[in-house]
Amino acid sequence: MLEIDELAVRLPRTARPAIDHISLTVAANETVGLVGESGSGKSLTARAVLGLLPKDAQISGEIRMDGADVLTMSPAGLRRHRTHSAAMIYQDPRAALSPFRRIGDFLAEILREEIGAKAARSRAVELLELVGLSEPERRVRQYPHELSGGMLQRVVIAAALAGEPRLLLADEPTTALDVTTQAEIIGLLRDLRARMRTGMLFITHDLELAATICDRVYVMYAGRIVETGLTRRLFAEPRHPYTSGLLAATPRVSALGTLPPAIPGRPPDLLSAPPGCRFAPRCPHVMDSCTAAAPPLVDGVACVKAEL
Ligand SMILES: Nc1ncnc2c1ncn2[C@@H]1O[C@H](COP(=O)(O)OP(=O)(O)OP(=O)(O)O)[C@@H](O)[C@H]1O
Repeated sequence: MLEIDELAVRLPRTARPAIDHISLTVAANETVGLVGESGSGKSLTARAVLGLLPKDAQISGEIRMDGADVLTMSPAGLRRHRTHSAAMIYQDPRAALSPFRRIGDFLAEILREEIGAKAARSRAVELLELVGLSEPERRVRQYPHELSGGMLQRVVIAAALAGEPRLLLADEPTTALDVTTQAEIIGLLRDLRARMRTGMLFITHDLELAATICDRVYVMYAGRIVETGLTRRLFAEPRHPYTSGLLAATPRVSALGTLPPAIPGRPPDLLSAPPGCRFAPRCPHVMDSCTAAAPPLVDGVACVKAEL
């Protein structure tokens, strides 16, 4: 359904591409994770799928959604694409909603042009029901400040579902929520996926959270995919030292041990382009050959050590 092929995105005045020749697929009804630390290029990848890259970015490669080329779509085509084929669920629901607009108006606006004001208003009520909000008739008349963070995230999910998209792009959809509400929202996404048969690209820095919902995972580091595979396999036997580091840094995984060892150091910013493997400066297994050339992704992993 979604095919990203050798996508590269370079922002102005930077030393390396923010997205560096990544290839990624999501099949219909599949949930795929995109995992990595802050700044690795995850959100930019999601924005690329929506055709929302900065105007001054240099872009190469291809993004196809059901065969249609996203990077060359017309503005009207992109508007349709963002409602009916790929819709985004943003991280912070309060930032996605205007404090001055009623919930019902926010939802109805998405479909008003296509189906008319009256039908859009009743569809807003149906959508709130679909995402499990109680008393939807009352909710449509409320303003965002009258709802909790978890309820607002349900409204944002309802908005993404308005056009019955084939793919949901969920960018850290639970980061702004407490742990209990986080579990409820993950439960809702799982339930919706089963009922509506929507595919999902689930973006998170939390590998364990990805494991609770994703069939497959791509691990991203400094703009590149460093490892990919079935979630179960990646968890049981991570092959890239970065994946192992991410797992070891997950508090819930190492709950029985002492404090989780964080990966020492920080990812490179866009103004530096370490030669070879971008993880080499932080890697506990670094060898001379690691900085000579970037290891290609072979058999799901981009690491010289994994090939030995
Ligand atoms: N519009 C922009 N202009 C300049 N730099 C940008 C822009 N958007 C993203 N970047 C940079 O591109 C890199 C990748 O950003 P991106 O938001 O995709 O990372 P991320 O993995 O989603 O991180 P986070 O989890 O913090 O959102 C970062 O270094 C970021 O600062």
